[in-house]
Amino acid sequence: MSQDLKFLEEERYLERVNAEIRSQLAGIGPRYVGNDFTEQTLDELRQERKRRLETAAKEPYFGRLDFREKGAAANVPLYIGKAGVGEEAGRHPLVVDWRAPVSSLFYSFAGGDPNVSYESPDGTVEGTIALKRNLLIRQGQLQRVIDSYTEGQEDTGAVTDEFLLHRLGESKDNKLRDIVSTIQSEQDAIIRTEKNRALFIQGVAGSGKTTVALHRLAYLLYRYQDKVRADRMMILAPNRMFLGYISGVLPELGVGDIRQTTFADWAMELLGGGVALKPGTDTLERWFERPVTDREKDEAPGRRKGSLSFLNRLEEALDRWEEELIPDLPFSPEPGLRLEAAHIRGWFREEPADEPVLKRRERLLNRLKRWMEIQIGRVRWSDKTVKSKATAQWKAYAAKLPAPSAVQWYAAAFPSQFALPKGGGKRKPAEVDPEDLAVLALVQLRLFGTEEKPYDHIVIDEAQDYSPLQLAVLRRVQRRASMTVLGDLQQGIHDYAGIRRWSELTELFAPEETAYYELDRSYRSTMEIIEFANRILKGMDGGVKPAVPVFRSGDPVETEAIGDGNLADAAARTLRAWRERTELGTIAVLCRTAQTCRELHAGLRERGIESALLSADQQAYEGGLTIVPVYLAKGLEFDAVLLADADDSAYGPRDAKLLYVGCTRALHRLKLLYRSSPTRLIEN
Ligand SMILES: Nc1ncnc2c1ncn2[C@@H]1O[C@H](COP(=O)(O)OP(=O)(O)OP(=O)(O)O)[C@@H](O)[C@H]1O
Repeated sequence: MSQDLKFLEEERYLERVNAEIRSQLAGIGPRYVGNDFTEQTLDELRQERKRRLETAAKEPYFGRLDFREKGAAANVPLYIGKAGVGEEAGRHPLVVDWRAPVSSLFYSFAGGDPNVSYESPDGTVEGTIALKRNLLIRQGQLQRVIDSYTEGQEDTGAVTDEFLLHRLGESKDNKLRDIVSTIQSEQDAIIRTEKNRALFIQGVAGSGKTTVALHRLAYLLYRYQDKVRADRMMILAPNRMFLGYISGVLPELGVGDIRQTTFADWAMELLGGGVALKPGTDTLERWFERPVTDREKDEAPGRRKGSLSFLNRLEEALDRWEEELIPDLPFSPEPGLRLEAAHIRGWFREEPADEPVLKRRERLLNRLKRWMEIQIGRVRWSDKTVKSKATAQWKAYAAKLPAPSAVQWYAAAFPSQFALPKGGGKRKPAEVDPEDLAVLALVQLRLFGTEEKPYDHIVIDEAQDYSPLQLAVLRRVQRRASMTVLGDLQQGIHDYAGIRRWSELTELFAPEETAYYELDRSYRSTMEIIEFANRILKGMDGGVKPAVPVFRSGDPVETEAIGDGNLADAAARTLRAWRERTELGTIAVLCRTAQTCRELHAGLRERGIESALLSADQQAYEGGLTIVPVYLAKGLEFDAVLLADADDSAYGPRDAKLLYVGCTRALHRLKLLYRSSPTRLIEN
C-alpha cells in the first residue's frame, strides 16, 4: 500500500474514533449537584470517564498492531492507546489500553520471527503479527504514519525506531513525561513483572528507571484491579524537588491518589510528634562541601547503623527487651491474692505475637485487671476502699512494666550509638540525625505498630542510597513483598549511607520473592555524551557495565580552558550562545559545591543573565536556566549542561561518580569549563 493510501486509511479510522469519543462525551450530562450519595458516586465515575475521554480525544492512540490468532483466517487490527475506548453500541474495542495483555506484543515485538504469543488471563494466546505501525496524532489530527514491520516485506532488522529517535530528539521542560508510545521491550518486561516480587532494577543513567517504575504502577493498578489500590501504594524519592519533577507522569497515565514522599517524611510521620530531623543540608555539607577520605565514608555512622549486622543487633535487643518486659515479681492486689510471675509470663505469651509489644503489654494489664475484679468479687469490689487499694496495687505493678517511646528505647539500649537528644521532652521535639531515622522507625513499629494500612506496592527510587535497614523497615509495612527498587550503583554518590552491591539489599528477601533486572541502554543523552561519560567510569572497579547509547548523534562534547580568565565571563559567553538556540529549552550550570554555585549565580546576574539557584532545601525545579550543585542534580535532566568547574582541584580521583552524574544529566549538549588543568577523570 502506498504511503498516501495508508495515510487516508488511518485518517478514516481516526475520524471514526473521534466521532465515537465526541458522541460519548456529549452523552455525559452536567454534573450532579444534589445530596443523594449513590448519585454522587455515579457522578464521580462519569466525571472520571469524561476525563479519560477528553485525554483520548487529543491523542486516542499511538500504535497499531495487526494480529492473526492461530487458526483464525483474518488479521485483526488493534489500535493501542493510553486508555481503552469501546463502541457504545456493540462491544468492539476501538482502542485497546496499552496495559492490556495483547498490547505487550506491540512492545515486545522488534522484528524477527512474527510468530508470537502473549499471556492472557485465559492462558497463552499464539498467533502471527502482520503489521506494526506507529501513528503520531496531535490535537486529534493525524500527523505521521510509520510502519516498522509489514508481513511479507523483507525485515531490515533495523525495525527501531524512527519514532523513538524523533521522541528522544525533542527538548524537555521541567517535568518528566510518560513514554507509553515508545516503551522498549526490555522496559516492558519490567513494567509487566508480576506483583508479588521485590523487583530490583540496576539501570545506567538515562535508561528510564524512574519512568518505567511509574508505568509499572499504572500497570499494576490495571492488571490487579481487585487486589491493589492507588491509595495503598507509595513512591519514595530522594527529595521534594524530585517529587515535583516526576509528579506529572502518573496523572498523564490516568493514575491519581498515590502517595509520593521521601523516606524521611514517611518515617517522621510514623514516629508522630516528639521527633524532629536535623536539617538534611548538614549532611550534604558534611559530605560534599569539603574533602572526604574513603575511610571516613566506610566508617560513616550511616553505613554502620544502616547495616544488616546492626539490624540483627537491633532485633536481638528488641527480642531480649520483650522477654524481660514482665518483671520477676508476683502481682498481688490484696493480701492473700497473688499471681506468680511465671503465670503472668504465660499470659503474655498467649497474646498474638504479631501485635506490637506495647499493645500486648496493654492487653495483659487489662487482663490482670479483669482477673483482679473477678477474684475480689462483685460485692467486695463495690466497696470503695477495697477497690481503690487494689487499683493502686495494679497501677504500681503496671509502672514496673516499662513503656518507653522509640527514642527513649533506642537511647537506653544503645547508649554508645545514640544519646537521648537534648530538648527531647514535653515541649520541644527531640532532634535526630537522618541515619537514626530508620532505626527509630523500626523500633516504633516493633513497640507500637502503625495505624496505616499495609502497602500494596512501594516504589523506591535512587535505591542505591538506601541502607539495608531502611529497606527492612519498609518491608514491614507490607503484607507480602511487592516493591520496585531501582537505582544505579555507578551513581552511588551517597555511599556514606547507601549500598555498594545490590546483594546488600536483595539478601533481605527470600530468593523466590525477588527478581533482578539490568537496563544498560540509555535513552536520555546523545551517543557523544554517553561515550564521554563512560570514559569517566572506566577507571572504576566493581565490574561496572558501560551504558549503551541509542543511535542518536548530536554535537560533540566540548571542553574549554579559561586559564586566568573570569569564570562568570566564560560561562556567560556559552550561555548566551545556547540561549539563542530555541531547541535548548532547559539549561543547567553544574558546580562542584554550593559555594561556587552562589558565586557564579551572582556573577551571571552582574552580566545580565538571570538564573534560578537550586539549593538543598529547595522544593521545586522550574525549568529554564538553573544553577545547581552537581550532587543535587541527580535524577534530573536538561537539554544542555555546562559543568563550570571541571578542574582537577574540584573533581579528584574519588569524584568519578559525581562527575558521571553531572555529565549524564545532559540530553543534547554538554560542555566542561576548567582553568588550566582539567580533572584527570576526563584526561583521555
Ligand atoms: N522508551 C523510551 N522512550 C522515550 N523516552 C524514553 C524511554 N525510556 C526512557 N526515556 C527518556 O529517557 C530519559 C531518562 O529517563 P529516566 O529519568 O526515567 O531515567 P533514569 O534511568 O531514572 O535516569 P537516572 O538514573 O539518570 O536518573 C527521560 O527523558 C525519559 O523520558
